[in-house]
Amino acid sequence: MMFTDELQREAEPIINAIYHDAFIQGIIKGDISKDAIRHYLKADHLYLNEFAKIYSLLIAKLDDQADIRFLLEQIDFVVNGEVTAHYTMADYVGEDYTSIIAGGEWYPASDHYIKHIYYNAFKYDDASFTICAMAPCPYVYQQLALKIKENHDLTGNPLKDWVDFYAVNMDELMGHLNRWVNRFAETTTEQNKAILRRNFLESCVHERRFFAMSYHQETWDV
Ligand SMILES: Cc1ncc(CO)c(N)n1
Repeated sequence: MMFTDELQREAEPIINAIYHDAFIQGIIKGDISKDAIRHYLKADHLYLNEFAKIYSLLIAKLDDQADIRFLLEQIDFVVNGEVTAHYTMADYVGEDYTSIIAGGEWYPASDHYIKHIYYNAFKYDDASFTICAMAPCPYVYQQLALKIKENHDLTGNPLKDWVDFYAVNMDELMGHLNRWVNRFAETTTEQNKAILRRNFLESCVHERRFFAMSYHQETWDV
């Protein structure tokens, strides 16, 4: 079993929990509160901006041209592609996307998640540590989307396109990230592998908290 297969198996209970939490259940029912979606979009717009910037930090750690090209494509996807999923949610809210995201902040859970990834990018020379903290971003969404589609016919659901976006767009990205991490895991120490594992699982928990934060519209009490 490859190292990333182990990580993904260990992440399964967390993903199941996210699936049963109120945010995803609200997506499935198609009746999630517009305030929850607004808060999610405000937070996620900023989160994805940071995600793109962190990819750019990783480019500086790489020599292989194919790896660099891959990260450049990912930056383009995060900045220009993923906004499509956000537009589906803005349509659901019934307001202009730019007005919805205005005034957003790094709310508590997204703040913690973003800083978890930055910490790894600055602390470790090898990009794999950061990649392990970032991989749950596409992985958790892909798994949730596939699970939703397996269990539910979303015909007529106003958020169907959001689910479909993540059900189809993540395969190539996950393949690349997995190969990358497995290559590093094969040659590194058990101690480093423990950090990689922890980074991946903590980010899965961050994904859960990000949805809960949006659902409850958590902000900083300052
Ligand atoms: C917080 C978060 N995690 C994952 C994704 C999927 O890319 C996203 N858009 N936002």
